[in-house]
Amino acid sequence: MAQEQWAAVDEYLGERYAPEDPVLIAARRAADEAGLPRVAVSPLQGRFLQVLARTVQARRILEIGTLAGYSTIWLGRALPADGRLVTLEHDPAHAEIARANLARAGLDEVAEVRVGAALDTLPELVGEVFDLVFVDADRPSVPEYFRWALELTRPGGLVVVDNVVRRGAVVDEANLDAELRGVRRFHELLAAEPRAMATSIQTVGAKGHDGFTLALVLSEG
Ligand SMILES: C[S@@+](CC[C@H](N)C(=O)[O-])C[C@H]1O[C@@H](n2cnc3c(N)ncnc32)[C@H](O)[C@@H]1O
Ligand SMILES: [Mg+2]
Repeated sequence: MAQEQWAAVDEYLGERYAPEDPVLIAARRAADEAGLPRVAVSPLQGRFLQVLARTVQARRILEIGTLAGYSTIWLGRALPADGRLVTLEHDPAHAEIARANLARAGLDEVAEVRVGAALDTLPELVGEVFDLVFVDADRPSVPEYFRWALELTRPGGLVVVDNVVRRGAVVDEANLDAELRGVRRFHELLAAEPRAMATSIQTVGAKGHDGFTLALVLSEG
C-alpha cells in the first residue's frame, strides 16, 4: 500500500511541475524496448537535478552512469547553450541508446558519452573542472567515484550521489552485499571528509525507498 501511495504522489506532483515531454517519453520507451533496467531517475528527481544545476549556475556537468541518458537529458537541459556535459558509461549498448536519445533531445553537441569503466575514464578528465557531478553508476565503486568527484568539482560546486539508502538496507550491517558495502564505505569516507559539507536525504516515491547525498565542495578543507 505504501508503495502505491508513494507512486501516486509522485504522479500527482510530477504531472503538475515535472511533466515529461515527448523527448523524455521517447527516451524512456527506447530504454524499455532495449530491455534496459528501469533504474533511471523519476521525472521529479530529474527536475531536482535541474534545480541543483541551476542553483550552482552549472556550465559543466559530469555524470557517472548514463544508462539510456534519461537523467542526462534533464541535466543537459539545465545548462546554458555553451554548457558541457560529460557522461560516463561502461556498457557500449547503453551508450548507443543514450547517444540516440541525446540526439533526439538536441543535446548531442552539449553532451558527450564516454564509454568505458568509469575508473578508467575518470583519469582522462584530470585538468577539467565541473560545477556539478552526479554519481549514479555501480555501487561498489561509489567511494572511489566520490573521491574523483571531489577532485574534479570546483569549490562551491555540488556532488550528488544517488541510491545511498537502498530500501534502508544500508544500516543492516549483517548484509554484506557488495553494493551495500560500497555505499557504507562511502558514508564513512564522507563522514571523515573535510573538503565537503554534506547531507543525505531519504526518499520515497515511484522508485521505492532510497536516498541521495548532497555534498557541497568547500573552498578550504
Ligand atoms: C542506475 S544506471 C544510471 C541511470 C541514469 N543516471 C539515469 O538516471 O537515467 C547505472 C549505469 O551505470 C553503468 N555502469 C555500471 N558500472 C559502471 C562502471 N564501472 N563505469 C561506468 N558505468 C557503469 C551501468 O551500465 C548503467 O547504465
Ligand atoms: Mg540512481
